[in-house]
Amino acid sequence: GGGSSRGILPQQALSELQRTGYVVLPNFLSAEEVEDCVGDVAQLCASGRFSSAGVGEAALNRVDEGVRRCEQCFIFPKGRQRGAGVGEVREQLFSKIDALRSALHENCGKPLDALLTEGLYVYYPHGGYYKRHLDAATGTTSALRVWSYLLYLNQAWSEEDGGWLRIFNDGGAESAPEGGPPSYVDVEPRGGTLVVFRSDSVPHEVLETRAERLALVGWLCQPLEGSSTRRSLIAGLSAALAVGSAIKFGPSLFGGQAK
Ligand SMILES: O=C(O)CCC(=O)C(=O)O
Ligand SMILES: [Fe+2]
Repeated sequence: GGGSSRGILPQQALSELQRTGYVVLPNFLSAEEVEDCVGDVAQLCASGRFSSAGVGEAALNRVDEGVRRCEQCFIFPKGRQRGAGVGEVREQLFSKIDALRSALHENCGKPLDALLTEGLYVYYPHGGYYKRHLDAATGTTSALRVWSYLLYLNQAWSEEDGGWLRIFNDGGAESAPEGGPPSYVDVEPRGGTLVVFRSDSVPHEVLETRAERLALVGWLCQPLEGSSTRRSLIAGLSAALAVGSAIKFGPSLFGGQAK
């Protein structure tokens, strides 16, 4: 292996990721690279490519103000925003994310499928937040997510702005374990900071922000082939087909009174 992935993550970061399930890397992007991304975001926004973000399955796109308040613009699959924003900047991002994927693929066990990489720009207005959650939910396509990555794009950030990413290490999942002491680390969403964590086991939250807050959020996914998700999706699909055929052919079972 090696190639483009060489040096994208220091060895120490890879070991930390293996040991704790998450890692924080300040200055993963230079100030100039952050500025370029902000320019891409501004243009995508001006072209009307941002929309209100929901929670849960993308297809449902439920906007639940009790859980999350932000706007989003998907940049994967790669051609998705072709013709809008600053193409070269996004190409640079794609190659960095691809190198990150290769490094994790080679060093951290699970194979990752380049075609299933997800990523979106998310914009939180003043007062935005995202309550505690896990990124991978069993029985849904999100279960394919192995690693979550966050890349912050806020050029100036200070203590008063809030908006921390809170990473819980309390042993809980979607909710905190009862009775245990709180245990977490807070990460400032400073421009250029990269955060990577296990999608299925690292609960996290975005604390209310008192400034506009910008990030690239995404997931590196395992191949569908052979995963338990593939089996559950196929099971769900055949159940849906069975219901569909019962509706279509059902009347004939009761004497052929087709409507
Ligand atoms: O904006 C962030 O820092 C985290 C966003 C997040 O957790 C998500 O979109 O799943
Ligand atoms: Fe998340």
